[in-house]
Amino acid sequence: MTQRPVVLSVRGLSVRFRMPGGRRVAAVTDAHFDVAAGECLALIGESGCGKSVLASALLGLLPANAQTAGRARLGDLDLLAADERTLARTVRGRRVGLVPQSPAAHLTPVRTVRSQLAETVAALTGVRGRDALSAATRAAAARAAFPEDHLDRHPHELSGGLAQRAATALALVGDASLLVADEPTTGLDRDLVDRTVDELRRHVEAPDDSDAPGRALLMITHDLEAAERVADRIAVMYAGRIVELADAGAFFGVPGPRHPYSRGLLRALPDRAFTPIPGMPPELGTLPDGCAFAARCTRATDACVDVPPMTDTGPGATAEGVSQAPAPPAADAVACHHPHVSEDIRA
Ligand SMILES: Nc1ncnc2c1ncn2[C@@H]1O[C@H](COP(=O)(O)OP(=O)(O)OP(=O)(O)O)[C@@H](O)[C@H]1O
Ligand code: NI
Repeated sequence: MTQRPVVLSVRGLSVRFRMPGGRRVAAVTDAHFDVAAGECLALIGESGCGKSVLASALLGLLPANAQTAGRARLGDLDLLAADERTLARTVRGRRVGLVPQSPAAHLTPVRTVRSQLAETVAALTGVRGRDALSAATRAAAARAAFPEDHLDRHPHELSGGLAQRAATALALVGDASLLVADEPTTGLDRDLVDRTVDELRRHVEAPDDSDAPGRALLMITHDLEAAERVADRIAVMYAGRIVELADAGAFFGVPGPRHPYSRGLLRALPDRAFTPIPGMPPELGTLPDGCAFAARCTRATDACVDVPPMTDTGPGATAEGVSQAPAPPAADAVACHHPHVSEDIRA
């Protein structure tokens, strides 16, 4: 996995919102991760932990009161440093495709899905001529399982699930090297969830005839079943920080997650212990010092007054299961003073 060329490389990404009265919201703090060609990284975590803000930062779609730090390299381009003209002309849709979290809000209300899709196909592909464009538009809809007999509807005439599929179809048109899908399966029933995530997966696996290193998928989701189905790797976010990076097989199977929060997320699933994590995440405007999860964590000790560094848990780690994470970030890492180790598997 890690031998494949890196498509997206994020280092020290932080986002702060300046609020009235000088207050600051620490929406994303010091995120480090890579996504390789052919790979799907699923970003999971409770509502409000900063997932969508991270996605918006990558697309240059943050509001004016946001300040960013760090780097996010896509090939030769730093997405965080790019100016709006570059982002609008060469990045959004072409190099980075977005399936937005609120698709209805991103579709143009006064135009049919067919006309929006056709315009995008004409702008982003070489297809020309009425018949060819019409066929390519239908093919683009079919890729996201958007029904052909609904193409002439306006966004307000679509259910949430159909609007979602229209947005997915639009995001796939440009064959972008990075696809960012923010909750791409909200409002879909299980069968369509599977079809949608499989299509996103096919997109990153499809052969790429350009010189680019390949395609990668960053999928934000609440749906852990969908994450398990398509992700190669999992990133767990809590209170603005990525607290665990893990191979998806190890995360959902054996040895399971390392971070107590990640374990809590899995234990909350109906087909597992169905036991929610007690308490609530902290407000990102008033984060506690130290580990933000400590107040909810059964393993917390005095050590947790210090923010735990992201620490390598991969095959190269030491006998204790940990060693300081090198740069570039380890593929498997956890930010916890008391992570679960392999012996805790049945705990
Ligand atoms: N424009 C803004 N100004 C101030 N705070 C903001 C702004 N946009 C987002 N936030 C805050 O940033 C935090 C992270 O929000 P974000 O939308 O990224 O969460 P999320 O993990 O995507 O949640 P969900 O799963 O519900 O979509 C939230 O506390 C939110 O209130
Ligand atoms: Ni979100």
